[in-house]
Parts: sequence; C-alpha cells; structure tokens
Amino acid sequence: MTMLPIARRVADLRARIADIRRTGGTIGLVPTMGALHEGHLTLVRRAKAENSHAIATLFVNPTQFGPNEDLSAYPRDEASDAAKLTDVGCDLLFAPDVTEMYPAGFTTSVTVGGITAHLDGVARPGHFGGVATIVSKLLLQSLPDRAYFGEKDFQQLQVIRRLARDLDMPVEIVGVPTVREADGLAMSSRNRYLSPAERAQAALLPRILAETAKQLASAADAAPILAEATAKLLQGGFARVDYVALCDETTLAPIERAQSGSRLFAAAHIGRTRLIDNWPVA
Ligand SMILES: Nc1ncnc2c1ncn2[C@@H]1O[C@H](COP(=O)(O)OP(=O)(O)OP(=O)(O)O)[C@@H](O)[C@H]1O
Ligand SMILES: CC(C)(CO)[C@@H](O)C(=O)[O-]
Ligand code: BAL
Repeated sequence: MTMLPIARRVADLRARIADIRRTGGTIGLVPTMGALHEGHLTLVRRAKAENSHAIATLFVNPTQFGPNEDLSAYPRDEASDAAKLTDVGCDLLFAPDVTEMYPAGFTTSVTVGGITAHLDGVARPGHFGGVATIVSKLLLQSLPDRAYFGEKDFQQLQVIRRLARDLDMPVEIVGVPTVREADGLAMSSRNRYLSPAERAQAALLPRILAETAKQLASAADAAPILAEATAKLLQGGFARVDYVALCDETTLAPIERAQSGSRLFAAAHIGRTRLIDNWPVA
C-alpha cells in the first residue's frame, strides 16, 4: 500500500485540492490534533464514504491550550498517524508547522459568542477562541464540501456549526457519534495519559452519565441529581469535577429540567488527566 501524501504548506494543500476539483472530486475534511484512535478513524471513514476524497489535518494548535494545560505533553506520533490514515483510505494529510499556521504578524482571532459562555468556555478560558480561529483557517484553506467533527467534543461541534453559519462558509458541518471503548469510556487521545488504575476508574464517567441521564428524563428539578452525580464521581476516584450540567444542546445554556433537545455534559479530572463526555437526555 502506498503511503498517503503529506502537505506541509497551505499552497501545496490548495494545489492538490485544485487537482481534485478539476476532475470533479468532492472533499471531506477531518481536522485532528493527531495521536489518532478509532474515533478519528471513524470520522475519516465517514468522510471517505460521503466524498470522493478524504483529507485529514494534523496540527496541535497552541492557541487553544491554556498556560497550565498539556500543550508540551500532548502526544505526537505523525508516522503512526500517517500509517493509520493510509489504512482507512485517507487521500491526503495536511500537517503544517506552527509558523505556517501563525506566521509572524498574525493578529486575527475568531470569537463565537453565546455558546461559549458555558461549560468548557468557562472552564478553559480562551479555548474556543483558539478552536474557532484554527478551524476557520482550516476550512478556508481547504474549502471542503463537508467537514467532520466528533460529538465527544459536543460543545466544540456546536461552536463550529455556529461559526460556519454566521460567516457563511460554504461547508456542511457533519457531527459524528462518539466512539467508545468496550467499557463505555469515550475514546480520546488524552486517555493514554491514564495509569492502569486510573483507566479502570475512568469508566465510571460514562456509567454515571448514563444513569444520571435516565433519572433526569423524569425529574422536575435537575439540581439535586446533578449534585449527586458529582459526588459519585468524587467518591469514585475523580480528583476534581469541573461540571456536571444539563444544558440545551443548541445554545449550551444550563436548564432546570429535561426537555426536548437537552443533553448532559461533564468534565472531570482523574489524576492529571481531564476527561469530558456527554449524553443525550430523552
Ligand atoms: N471518541 C470519539 N468519537 C468520535 N469522534 C471523536 C472521538 N474522539 C475525538 N473525536 C473527534 O476527533 C476530532 C479530533 O479530535 P482530537 O484530535 O482533539 O482528538 P481527541 O481524542 O478528542 O483528543 P483529546 O484527548 O485531546 O480531546 C474532533 O472532531 C473530535 O471530536
Ligand atoms: C478541531 C480541532 C482539530 C482544532 O484544533 C481540535 O480542537 C480537535 O482535535 O478537536
Ligand atoms: N478535543 C478537543 C481539543 C482540545 O481538547 O483541545
């Protein structure tokens, strides 16, 4: 099997996309930060199934990490990522360096309001500004027909939907259901930080979310149920809980009781690893 081509420069990416367009091809884009797992590969397979060409991007975007977050520790293994992408039929990898994406003199940032006033927008100040800016760049650099994002990062998906709509980007944003390990833990590049004991404890997060979502579906007041879920996470070995919240899945605003389109969101720390997950509430 031939290894997939890798573009390092925006000009090279655009030249290769122009070739695809000349022959009438369509493009599905899958932005990632690498350290690929089955969640990412599911996005690429979907992109390939719905477009003639699938393009993945690999860029650990410094502007979406806070000063005390894991930018320098973030797992990087481009050779292994490229091999996995080749196996699932990806056609091109765009893997720029930081100076290609943020050249000297770069001063623009994209801010999405409303949705970002909640959950990770509060827990990770500045995070969604970094995400919105880099995703805007990736979408404008490649102008794909469709771009694929995972529901594991549900708030991020809604931020990207909002920005594409508000800025009239001619791209369909496609959300893909969360891919989970056998015990329910959402796949995440950060899971590789977990020690074996932490990994075993981490499965409590989806279990509590599933149980709590069921209780919320028929409860008049979410607050005590959310407080109990937080307590169970802390008892189960989580060191800190940033939030367990019932929110409207479009605006991400907290709501007092379940209604149509509500979703349960959680972010919690186990050891030095921060995990997020979310669950629909029927
Ligand atoms: N388990 C999963 N199921 C579906 N999509 C996923 C899953 N994990 C990540 N993705 C999606 O893959 C894309 C790239 O995500 P990213 O490279 O940050 O991986 P990640 O595993 O979420 O990493 P991290 O641990 O840093 O959050 C995003 O759209 C993200 O939502
Ligand atoms: C969308 C993204 C690639 C932007 O850096 C990142 O936030 C991610 O991997 O989810
Ligand atoms: N998976 C979303 C990217 C981040 O946590 O920075």
